[in-house]
Amino acid sequence: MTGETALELFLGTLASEVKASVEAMTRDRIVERIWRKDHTVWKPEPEEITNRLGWLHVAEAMIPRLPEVDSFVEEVRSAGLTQAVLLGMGGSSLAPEVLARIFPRRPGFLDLTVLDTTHPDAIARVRDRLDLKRSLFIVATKSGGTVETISLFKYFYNLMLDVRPPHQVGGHFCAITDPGSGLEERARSLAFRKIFLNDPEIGGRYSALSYFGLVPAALMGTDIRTILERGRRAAQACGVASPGGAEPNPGLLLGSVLGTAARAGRDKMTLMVDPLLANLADWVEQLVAESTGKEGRGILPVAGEPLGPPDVYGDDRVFVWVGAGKGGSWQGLEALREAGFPCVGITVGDPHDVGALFFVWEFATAVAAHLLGVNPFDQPNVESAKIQAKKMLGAYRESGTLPRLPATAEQEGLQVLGHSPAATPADALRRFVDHVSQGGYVAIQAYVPPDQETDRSLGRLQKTLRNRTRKAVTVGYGPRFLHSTGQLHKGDAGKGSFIQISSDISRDVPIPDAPGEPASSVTFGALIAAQAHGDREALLQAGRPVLRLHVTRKVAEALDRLCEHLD
Ligand SMILES: O=P(O)(O)OC[C@H]1O[C@H](O)[C@H](O)[C@@H](O)[C@@H]1O
Repeated sequence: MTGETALELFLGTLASEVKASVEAMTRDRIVERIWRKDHTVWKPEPEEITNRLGWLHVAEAMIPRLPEVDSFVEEVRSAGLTQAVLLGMGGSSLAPEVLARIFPRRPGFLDLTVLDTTHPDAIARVRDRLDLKRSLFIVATKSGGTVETISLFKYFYNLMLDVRPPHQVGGHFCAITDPGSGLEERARSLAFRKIFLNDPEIGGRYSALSYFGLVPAALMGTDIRTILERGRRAAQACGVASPGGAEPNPGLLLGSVLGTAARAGRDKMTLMVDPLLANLADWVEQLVAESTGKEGRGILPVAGEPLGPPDVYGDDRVFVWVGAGKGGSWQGLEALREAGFPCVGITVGDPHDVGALFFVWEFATAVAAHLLGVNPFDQPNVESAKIQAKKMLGAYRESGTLPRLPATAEQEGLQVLGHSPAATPADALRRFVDHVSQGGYVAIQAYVPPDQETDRSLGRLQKTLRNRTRKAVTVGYGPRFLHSTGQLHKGDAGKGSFIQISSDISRDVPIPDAPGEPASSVTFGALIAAQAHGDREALLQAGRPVLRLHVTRKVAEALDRLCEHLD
């Protein structure tokens, strides 16, 4: 079973509504119209729709380009480069990260690190691990102007100047970007080893099967031909107009369930992914949240929440399990099914079918967006946080300071910043989450260095809050989530309550004003602080409640202590 995506549906009370949605879409020839690139499937105007549908044919279109990717990989290997660092955010980094975690590096190929944070401690950690003379930096940005990506590029470019003469530095860089972007121009003038120009009609979160996903994977020796082929077959399956029968259309069915469930108030898509498919949930989260979370609507993907008994869930949930291979796919979900929760199981043959899953989820998201009446290809609310952060950085450049909220309660390395009547952080958190109303959710936004220990402690906090509130609780690292769930946080119906967690910086890192120039007027520490403040402002302006916590010691330890107080 390769390239085939099998769906099992247990819809409970949603069954008749899903059936009605599918019938309406069959009558309105939605599948055919998506393939014809008919923008009226989503909106009366074509802007940011007709020029965003290149992903429909990308699996096919990339096949003749694979020799170009192969020869680049060979060239890099012969140059003796052994480590690759991908600098990118959101749609430009999540698919490579999923592929890097699913497929181990093949001997003789490059070791890939994905850097999608501005936390100075995390950047310093990656820098300390690198043998710069053997490193390749992949600057991946569709727009060519994303502040995190460009700042990281400038930083590593200048580091390379310490170990290589200027005319050799470009040989340690490659770019993946749209034709005509600022990055293309810069990459040419700095003589990058290679510039991959992507199809500009593919948006970031739909770019997994384009150069953005494939080039970094190929550098690790991953079999990208098989992945693409599985994607191509999934695209064929999603071309079938009728949803049922001998050849069901998996994208149409999945999208029908998600869109219909959200319309019926079950807008928390709780996602469980087979460990064989690693962190695929992070990619799905960006795709679904950024595509549907706008105009007061949206589907909240809930990833990483440990499965609990039925009584910890409200009636706003739908569950999706994604598995590879046989066995175990419904473990733990039976109780939920019996309790009447709608559940969808998606099974593929083996991990290379991640290529098929990329396509099926993209198609399903486009279908769900049709049912919700939103444009799945724009991100109208992402800009608000960027504007606020820019404003703060502008002020910082002039005054040398950023706004800092006063600490109003403190215990065991954790502070509450800003007004709060609570005596301790645990108390403040309890008061905050106990106010979340029916149908609401809690989003933990952690502007801290990502690592396994912190993942574990954030997961513990997520579970503790979910069990206490019976509400959906999500976790995202900042600023990465700003390019993912950040759209939905500000664009949905205002259902979220936000817990921002920042941490002290042990060693700050300068951002050069320009590549090759020693001058630096801003550090990564100032950037991440401005991003957190900026998003807080944007959330408050959109009427969302925000609680701000700050860790002054080891993040995992402080969060563990907090959980003990909450238990
Ligand atoms: O690839 P880039 O242009 O750098 O964009 C990176 C990301 O940033 C933006 O904020 C968008 O919200 C994302 O959809 C996008 O994937």
